[in-house]
Amino acid sequence: MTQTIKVAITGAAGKMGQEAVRMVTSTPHFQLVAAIDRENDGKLLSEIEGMPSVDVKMYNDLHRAFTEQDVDVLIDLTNPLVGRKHMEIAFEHGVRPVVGTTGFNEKDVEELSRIAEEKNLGAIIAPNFAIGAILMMKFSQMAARYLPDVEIIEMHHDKKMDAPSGTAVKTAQMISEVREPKQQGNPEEKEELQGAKGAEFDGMRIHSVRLPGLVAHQEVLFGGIGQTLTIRHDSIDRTSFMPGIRLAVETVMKLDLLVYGLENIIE
Ligand SMILES: NC(=O)C1=CN([C@@H]2O[C@H](COP(=O)(O)OP(=O)(O)OC[C@H]3O[C@@H](n4cnc5c(N)ncnc54)[C@H](OP(=O)(O)O)[C@@H]3O)[C@@H](O)[C@H]2O)C=CC1
Ligand SMILES: O=C(O)C1=N[C@H](C(=O)O)C[C@H](O)C1
Repeated sequence: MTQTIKVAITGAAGKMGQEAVRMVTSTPHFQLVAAIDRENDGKLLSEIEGMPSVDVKMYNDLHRAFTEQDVDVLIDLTNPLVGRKHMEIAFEHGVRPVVGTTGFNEKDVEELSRIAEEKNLGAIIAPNFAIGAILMMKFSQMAARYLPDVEIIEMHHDKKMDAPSGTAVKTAQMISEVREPKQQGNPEEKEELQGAKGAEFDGMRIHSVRLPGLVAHQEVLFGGIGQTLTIRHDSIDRTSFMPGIRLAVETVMKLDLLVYGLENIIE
């Protein structure tokens, strides 16, 4: 028989959080036991417009949620300022975090990995939970072995707090693992308007576009002699991220260390 996994969600009232609430409450072997957001402390989820009619208690304090409820996994979908704190609180309470929040730097990931190891607790941080985005990153890594001149263009809705996106950074990191070190473009080029060339990552460039109407999109452009290659992924709806989050919640229960990137659990 499949074990029921008890889940809490931070950022439950946000765009991703609401989608995650729907996913968790409609997954038979998951049980939503707490929803955390700053506004609705003490209410039930069923009292909030647009939320499923489940009697799950809402909290504005994660420590209190973990003290009152028995929680196996925390799904964090907040922002980089509080996401790390939420992970630390989860570790303190012996809860395994599954984190979609982006904006963590390499030092954050290293330090959080150390805590997970000390506590012997599984954790997953995935900058993108959509399978198509994982394939885009993997195909880009494959292409970069042969075409080392790369520009990444990520495009998101205009409410996004971090730039570049977590996906763009992860893509650049994965490409860097295989790409011959190279400073792209003309070494004598002058940037006449600051920022025109985008952000620099190991000699590659990342450009962030923010517009209403967009959800989450990325193109990875490769240039070679007499040819270009474009690899593109579009999330046109936030449901695209939910199968990946579901898989991460199931997988984190079997881990005793931190895994960074969904590609490392879908092999
Ligand atoms: N890994 C992936 O596949 C994906 C990751 N993301 C990432 O998920 C995160 C959330 O995105 P999105 O849902 O669009 O953002 P929203 O702004 O819609 O939601 C953010 C949530 O975080 C909560 N929050 C903000 N500050 C605090 C705080 N100080 N304490 C507690 N909660 C807080 C907000 O709560 P309140 O209502 O109280 O303000 C809100 O519910 C982002 O980092 C985004 O990049 C997004 C899509 C996919
Ligand atoms: O904020 C978003 O919306 C998204 N954030 C993630 C990121 O920064 O890469 C994942 C996806 O692109 C949507």
